[in-house]
Amino acid sequence: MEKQARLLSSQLVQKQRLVEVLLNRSVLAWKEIETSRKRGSGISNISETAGSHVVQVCEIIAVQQTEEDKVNTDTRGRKSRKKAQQHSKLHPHAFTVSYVRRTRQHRWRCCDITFHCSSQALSQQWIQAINEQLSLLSDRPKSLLVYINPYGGKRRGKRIYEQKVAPLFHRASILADVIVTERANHARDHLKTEANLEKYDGVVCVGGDGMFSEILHGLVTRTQTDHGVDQSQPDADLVPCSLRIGIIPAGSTDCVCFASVGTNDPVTSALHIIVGDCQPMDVCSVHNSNTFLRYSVSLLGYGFYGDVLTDSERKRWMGPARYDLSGAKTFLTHKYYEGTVSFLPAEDNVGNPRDKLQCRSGCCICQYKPQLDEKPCEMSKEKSDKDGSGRWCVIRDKFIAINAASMSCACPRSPKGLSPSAHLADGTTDLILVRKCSRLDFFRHLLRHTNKDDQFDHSFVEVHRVRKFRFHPKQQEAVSLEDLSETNKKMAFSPICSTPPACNYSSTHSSWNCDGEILPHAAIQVSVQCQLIRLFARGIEEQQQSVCEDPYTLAAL
Ligand SMILES: Nc1ncnc2c1ncn2[C@@H]1O[C@H](COP(=O)(O)OP(=O)(O)OP(=O)(O)O)[C@@H](O)[C@H]1O
Ligand SMILES: CCCCCCCCCCCCC/C=C/[C@@H](O)[C@H](CO)NC(=O)CCCCC
Ligand SMILES: [Ca+2]
Repeated sequence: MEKQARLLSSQLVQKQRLVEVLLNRSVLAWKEIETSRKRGSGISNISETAGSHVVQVCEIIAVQQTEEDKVNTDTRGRKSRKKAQQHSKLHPHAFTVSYVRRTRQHRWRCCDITFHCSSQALSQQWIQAINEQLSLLSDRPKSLLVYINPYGGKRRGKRIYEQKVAPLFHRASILADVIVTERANHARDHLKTEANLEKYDGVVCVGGDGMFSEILHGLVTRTQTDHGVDQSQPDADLVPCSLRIGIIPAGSTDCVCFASVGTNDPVTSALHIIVGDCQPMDVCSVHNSNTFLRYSVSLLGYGFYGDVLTDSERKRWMGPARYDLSGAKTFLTHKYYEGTVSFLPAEDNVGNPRDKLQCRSGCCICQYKPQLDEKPCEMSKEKSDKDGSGRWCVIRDKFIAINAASMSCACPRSPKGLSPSAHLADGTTDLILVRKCSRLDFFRHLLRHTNKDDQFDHSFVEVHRVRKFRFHPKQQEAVSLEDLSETNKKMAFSPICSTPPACNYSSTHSSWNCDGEILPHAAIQVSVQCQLIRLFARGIEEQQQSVCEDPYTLAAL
């Protein structure tokens, strides 16, 4: 630990116990004085550590004078209340520090601790010293523009914001202008043209992935317009957005939040916004020839996930359960689609989708930025195409699913995601090709989205880490696996769909599921724009190591 000058240290009272409290530039630490005396009498240093606490200054939410009536109700029970009253006579002034406490599964909570002081002057000195340190944290937002989708997920967005988020923003002295959307694309259009963005340090969306996508489109388009960049050109150099985006999860999948924070919990997300976290993120631009279609940050899925989405849009009234029903229905129909996938592989030094280097807070793969003169690796001759570049790979086949995961796509339904080792900000997307296979094999593959087994370890699945890709569907009549008698015989799991008429189709084309929105074109070209946006997040934190040494002593040294 780097040695820091002590800014303030005093003996104060906390819950009837005398504690030594110290503040330096990086931590606020306190330790029971009685406990340290017991130590000399032979009590193990585990209780010594148990009585010793450290909070990083960057994880303090706020400090404030404790209201007088709360000073005397700091404890429960008659005995302790009596003792507390004695203490509060001697220490009638108090201040309360609110800080981040980590709980299970990457959740954060806001915790309060009250210190009692012998004089008003001492209490004020502490409040001022802590506030001075907080004011040096320049990454923290002071003013936010908040959009709430009142109809996302289980329609709880407004309540979640009012009950769980607004009180925390208020405590952290963050000013928030709130817009409750009145129609789809309200937030996107407002950001594109109307919003006075100079007033704000960030934009917050309360909703699901669809709502996040609106904010993404509004902000990216506005940034390009302000800088005179034409986003309809597939090779345009897009300008990164300066405002960070916060996501308060209130949707059905909340995959962007889950994959960048590790949980879909509104309080955790609010705290990441307050402490001013910053997580850069890749954005895929999707074009059809020179027509801009959409941006994507999580899943671009053709075939299975496109069909699930198309079916589920008709069942929006069901809320999050629509995906389960449409997922089961699409699985039973078991369609495949013919087409050509071309892709530009990424260099070897960004890892590969089958390694175990998962993207975590401070990820080293995402730190790496390719140099301008660095070219993606050469592919084998027989795989390379004939378009002159020699680096594009071309695969023409029948696919049940084509999925491009620009991040892991972890979500409550799939805790490790569609590509567990995909990275948030490495400038690549993991292209997963699921070729025509039996229904049983596809079931096995899908099942692995929900457990720890390797979903790429199947002969009919291949995965590539790519910087760009294209897809062209084959133009022909509809094909159902059940229509092909030869395939039918080979199928090991046909009883689930034993009625052939249910398996006839009128279309050879699926649709692209672009972060939960349906794309109108099957033929697309996709290019990953490295770190085009930034979130109020820090990536998924590794589980914390237990500290063996006394943290107070470490801070005081
Ligand atoms: N006021 C509104 N009325 C109707 N639709 C809206 C409104 N505001 C936003 N929308 C649209 O609602 C759609 C779904 O919203 P959202 O993403 O918040 O929830 P979800 O679809 O349940 O969750 P997920 O996208 O995580 O599956 C979005 O595409 C968004 O454009
Ligand atoms: C037989 C057991 C089968 C179990 C299969 C479960 C697999 C679940 C994988 C979920 C992957 C979600 C990827 C994220 C996509 C989001 O951009 C998008 C917008 O929210 N969500 C969906 O399209 C919603 C897609 C929901 C699909 C079910
Ligand atoms: Ca990526």
